[in-house]
Amino acid sequence: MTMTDTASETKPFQAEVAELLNLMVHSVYSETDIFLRELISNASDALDKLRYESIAKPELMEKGGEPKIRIIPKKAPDTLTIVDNGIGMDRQELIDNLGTIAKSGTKSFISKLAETKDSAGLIGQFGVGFYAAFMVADKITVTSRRAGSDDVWTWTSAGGAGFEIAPASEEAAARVERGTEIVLHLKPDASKYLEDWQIERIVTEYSDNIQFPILLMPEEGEPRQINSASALWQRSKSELSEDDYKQAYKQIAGAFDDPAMTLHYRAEGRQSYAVLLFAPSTKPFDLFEPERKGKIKLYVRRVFITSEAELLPPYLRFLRGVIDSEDLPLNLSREMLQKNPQLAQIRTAVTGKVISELESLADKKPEDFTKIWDAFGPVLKEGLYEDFERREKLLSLARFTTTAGEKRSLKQYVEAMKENQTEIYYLVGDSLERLKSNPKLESATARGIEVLLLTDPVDAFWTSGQLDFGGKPLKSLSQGDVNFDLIPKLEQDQDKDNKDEAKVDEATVIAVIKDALGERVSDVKASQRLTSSASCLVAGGMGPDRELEKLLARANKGAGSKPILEINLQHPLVAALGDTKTDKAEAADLAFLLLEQAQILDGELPEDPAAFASRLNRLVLRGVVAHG
Ligand SMILES: Nc1ncnc2c1ncn2[C@@H]1O[C@H](COP(=O)(O)OP(=O)(O)OP(=O)(O)O)[C@@H](O)[C@H]1O
Repeated sequence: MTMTDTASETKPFQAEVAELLNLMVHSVYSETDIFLRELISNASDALDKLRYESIAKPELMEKGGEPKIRIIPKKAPDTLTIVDNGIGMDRQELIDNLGTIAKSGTKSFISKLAETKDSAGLIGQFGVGFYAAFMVADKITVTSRRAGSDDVWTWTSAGGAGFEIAPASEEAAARVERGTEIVLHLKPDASKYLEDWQIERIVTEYSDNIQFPILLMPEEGEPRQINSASALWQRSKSELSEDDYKQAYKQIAGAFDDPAMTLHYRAEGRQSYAVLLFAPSTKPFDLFEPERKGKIKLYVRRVFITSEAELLPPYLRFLRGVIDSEDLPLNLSREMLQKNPQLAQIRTAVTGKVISELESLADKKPEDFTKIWDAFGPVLKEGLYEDFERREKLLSLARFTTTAGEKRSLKQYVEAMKENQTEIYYLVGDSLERLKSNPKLESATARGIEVLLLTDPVDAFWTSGQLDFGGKPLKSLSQGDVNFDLIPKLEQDQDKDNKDEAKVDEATVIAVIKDALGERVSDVKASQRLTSSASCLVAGGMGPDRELEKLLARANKGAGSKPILEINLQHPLVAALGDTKTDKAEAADLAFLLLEQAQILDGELPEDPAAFASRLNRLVLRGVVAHG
């Protein structure tokens, strides 16, 4: 051992941890109970890890007894001790694991925590885990021995700025044969956690499904097991109540909400495995982390193997739960997981089952399905371009805000289609308000044609494939030509039409605009989309949609192909362009105005805002003078 390996040292917490502890200590959380759940959950993870590592190294199990978790309350001094004989931590692991938070998104989480009232909910989503203990303790001593090691280390902290790490005393080292002992020196107002019944209450509520025995070691009387320690997913559905499932969800997922969907079944046949999956009813904070990793836990014959097996495709990453296989080898290395053909088969089968469960939920319990769609719709939509095979099914699950209402399915859309309407129309944009006022909707609205209004970032991507639903192609109102000739306008709009009819020479107007705008647009066309606005911009028929173009251009990934300017021949501004009395300079100003207006309506800035302003001023002044 080197000097640093034996000396005791004081180390600072990572800045985020210090900030988090400060919040924990000084805020009044109503849900302090969760500290025990977090510590038991860590102990259970440590026992899982030991069980997994001991498959390859059985000697790790030699010292330290059968896997279990003990809870030891002691009055005078007020300490609550949680002990596990799991994998344990060496010196470096104590420093790394209990001094930092490795998770991404920590900073933003902490600032959210500082603002919100529902801190317990957030803590659950983020899993501040171990640090939750500082809600009830003013000092914590952790003594740990990594399984199979001779070294035992003690980590001590009173919160604040840092912690101390030192070799364990002889007495402590003798006590901890394997695993971790956590001694909480309780704050005066937390002494209720020394009552046996309180401990039992919390364990029953939060940790009953922990697979290892949890023993309460009362100051008086015999130790007793206070959880049922069964793998719930192995039990039959008929034995289990809704509450059992809710509790299992909270414990497995470390969640506070109730599940919006529960899927529990056993597959038999070529392979047998048990599946217990839950869809949360609220969105976790890290749903859109770039890793897009799932968290389903893989067990093999009740032994936890990993939560990194990616047992579901990324677009189902919001599901939580367990898959427990009877057939996979126990010594399946984590590296082999991606290549294992049996696992691939499980993946496909379970994915199919999840989708059909979502379908039946949408059918039988639409309110529950809506909760899932509201929270995870944007994630499920990723499947529309990633899972070709299930695209049609996912499309029928999708719910949309449209010009006709909210939560509309494509089935409803198709049923409400106008006579002679052959396509499903949509418009992609940043916000609903802006989409609703987008001129590209005008002609469709005048005909009572429903349009999907798509505002999730993912919408620009999945719509870029050639999609159809029930044989009806999806068509962007911001791309290519639209033809509404066969669909009559609603009555009130027909009147307007006749009144405003202006006689304009299409070819002349288009030539004037093309001449003025030159390379700025790829083409100028008479529009079928507009009724009251003067102009709009659309993408060509072949390339990507305008919105995708914009996204790609922002990420510097697209060539940013030139848009087509569509003009409304019935608009007076356009008519003015065809008027022989309009001089060339004025016509150029008007042509630019048509382009720049359309850009602004799409949420963009004109290329040269200063030139735009002076052009506009010139036109206004001319109008004022002419009328003055
Ligand atoms: N009893 C324990 N035995 C072994 N390692 C532990 C124990 N408690 C904590 N650890 C280690 O400390 C790490 C940090 O624990 P913490 O509870 O803060 O977060 P976590 O468990 O990783 O995350 P989450 O709480 O979201 O599950 C754990 O990942 C684990 O490696």
